[in-house]
Amino acid sequence: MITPEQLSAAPKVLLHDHLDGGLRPETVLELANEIGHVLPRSDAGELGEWFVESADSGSLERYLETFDHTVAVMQNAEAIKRVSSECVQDLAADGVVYAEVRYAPEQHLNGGLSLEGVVDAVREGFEHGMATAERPIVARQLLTAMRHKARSMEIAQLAVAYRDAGVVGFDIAGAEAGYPPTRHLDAFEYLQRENAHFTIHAGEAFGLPSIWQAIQWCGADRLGHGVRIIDDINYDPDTGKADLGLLAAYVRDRRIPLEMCPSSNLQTGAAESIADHPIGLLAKLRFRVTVNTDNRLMSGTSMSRELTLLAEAFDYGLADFRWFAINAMKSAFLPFDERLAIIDQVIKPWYAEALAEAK
Ligand SMILES: O=c1[nH]cnc2c1ncn2[C@H]1C[C@H](O)[C@@H](CO)O1
Ligand SMILES: [Zn+2]
Repeated sequence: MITPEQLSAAPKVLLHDHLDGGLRPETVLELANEIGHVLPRSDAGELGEWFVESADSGSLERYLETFDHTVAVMQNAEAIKRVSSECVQDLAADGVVYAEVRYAPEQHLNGGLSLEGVVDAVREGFEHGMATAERPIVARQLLTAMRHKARSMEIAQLAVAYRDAGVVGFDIAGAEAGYPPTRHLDAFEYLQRENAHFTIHAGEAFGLPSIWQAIQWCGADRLGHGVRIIDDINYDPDTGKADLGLLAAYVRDRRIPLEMCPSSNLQTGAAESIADHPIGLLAKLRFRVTVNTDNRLMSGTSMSRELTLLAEAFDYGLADFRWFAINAMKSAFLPFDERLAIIDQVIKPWYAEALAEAK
């Protein structure tokens, strides 16, 4: 069994992490005090617990209500820079070597910032975080549009405008039921014409139709969660035989990356337990599975913790963690040569040494 120290040292790749879902509880408290925002708890430890307990609701809609507080304290450039810098430092301290962190610029305009002002503040924060982190890390932005709102085209244009300035892609998030991805088809078609990359939260709180739309109508490069693809697979544990429906086969054949977030899925009711989480079967069937945190504050988690939970449930070891890290790096929206450099110069050498030592 891999030790916690080894797991923390192992190079990890994170593709699905929300900036407004990963604040330190102390930072939420301090920023709230500065602007007079009232929080449900006044002690950092208790506030951290409050976020996890409140997000533990069994419904995506109620889970999302906890973001009211984090978004409220991220309405000026200084606060956004601080949160962004701390995010990168925390990920690096956990051994993450490459991260794509997402947030919705349209949710940070209440203090008078423009959309560009928000992206610039995150960029400055990320650059500060990368320069001061205790271990080397590359961090990039994904710009999210909220699926129940109507600003996706504007946010897609923003992502394209900032493509050489730290933004590597686009996403839609928010409540899934009732807000299909095709509502934002114009934004996705625009991004395709611009040769830009995007992922879509799909197959989390809603099933196969959402995944099908995200891929076959919208052209998503990756799926945020995508856990419900399991509904298109007939698996017999006695014989080990799996029958894949046409959509599941397409996702696997085309190597469409699944950004899986185990703890988050337990909280929103998308999975019953880690042992029952579809990631076990999907990894066994060699889908392009990646492991992610989603919201570190709301799930009280980290990349190391997610991997530890999976190791306990599925008996994963170093070779599996290597596979997850390489899968994720191959699926990143970073240019190919930069992805390859991290795989060849950071991930493979570390695992080669660790696996040799483990023999
Ligand atoms: O897991 C999620 N599913 C759908 N939407 C989510 C999830 N986690 C966070 N969000 C929303 C809430 C945030 O305010 C927004 C942008 O990061 O994205
Ligand atoms: Zn998410």
